[in-house]
Amino acid sequence: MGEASLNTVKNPSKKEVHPENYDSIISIQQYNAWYGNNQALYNVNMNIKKNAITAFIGPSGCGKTTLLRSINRMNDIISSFKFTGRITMNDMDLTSNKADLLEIRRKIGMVFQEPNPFPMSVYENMKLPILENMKNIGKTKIESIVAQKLQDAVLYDEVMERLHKSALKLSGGQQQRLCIARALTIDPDVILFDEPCSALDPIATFKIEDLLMVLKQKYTIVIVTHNMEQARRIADEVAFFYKGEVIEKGPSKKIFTAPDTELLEWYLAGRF
Ligand SMILES: Nc1ncnc2c1ncn2[C@@H]1O[C@H](COP(=O)(O)OP(=O)(O)OP(=O)(O)O)[C@@H](O)[C@H]1O
Repeated sequence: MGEASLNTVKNPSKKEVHPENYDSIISIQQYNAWYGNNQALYNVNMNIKKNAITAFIGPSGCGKTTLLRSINRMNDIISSFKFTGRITMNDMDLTSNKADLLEIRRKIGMVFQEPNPFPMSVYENMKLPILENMKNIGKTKIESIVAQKLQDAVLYDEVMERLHKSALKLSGGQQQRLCIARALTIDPDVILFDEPCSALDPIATFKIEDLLMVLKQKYTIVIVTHNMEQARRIADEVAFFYKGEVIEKGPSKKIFTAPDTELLEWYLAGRF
C-alpha cells in the first residue's frame, strides 16, 4: 500500500493504549509535544517495564525520537520545543519545572545513532564521566571502574592493549560499545538508545544486540529502531507509533504475530 492509499484511511481502527499493570520504572501520562506549531506527539500514555528492552517502532517522522528524548529532557535544548503531560521515573517527576536535569541525565543515560567518542584515548573517554560523577576519587578506583565497565560492554579484551590510544582509531562497532561503556560509568537506571546500530555492519550490530540482552538484566533499555528484525530479536515490549500517536504497545510476540490494528499490520508487511 502506498502513502496515497494510506491517507485515505480517515479513522484507522485504533485501540486505546493504557498503562499496563506490571513492574514499570517509567510512566508516561497524557504527554503531548510540539516544535513551534507542529505537534509531534499526541496524548501518549505508556509504562516502560523495568529490566526489559522496549522498542519504539514506526515510520519516519512519527515521534519516536521525540518521545525518547523527552524521557531525559534532551529536547529542552530546542527553543521551539514545548510539552504538556507528565513523565515519571519511580517517584521522580522528570517533567517538573523543578526537575534537576543533571540528576535526570545521571539516572538516564543515552547512546546516539552515530558513535560519538571524544577525540581522546579510550581511557580518557571513560575517565571523564567518572570524574564528573564522583568527586575525590583515586586513580586505582578509576582504573577499576574503567576496567569493569569496559568488561560489562564486552570491549575490554579488544582494547586492553590500546587503552591509551585514540578512541577514534577503533572500529565503528567498538566505538559504539565504548559509548555504551561510557554510559555505564555513571550507573544509570535506564539507558536510551536512538538507532544505535544504524551506522554499523551486521556483525557489529549483532554484538550490540547481544550486549543489550545482557545489559537489560541490570538496566532498563528503551531503543528506537527502524530495523524490524532487530526489534523482533531483542525487544520484550514494542510500541508502534504513527503520526505522533502510540497506536499499539505490548509484548513483542503479540505485536509481531497478532497486531490489533490494520495500521500495524500494514507497517509490518512493509506496505508503507
Ligand atoms: N529539532 C526539531 N525541530 C523541529 N521539528 C522537529 C525537530 N525534531 C523533530 N521534529 C519534527 O517532529 C516530528 C517527529 O520527529 P521525530 O524525529 O520524533 O520522529 P521519528 O519517528 O523519530 O523519525 P525518524 O524515524 O525519521 O528518526 C517530525 O515532524 C519532525 O519533523
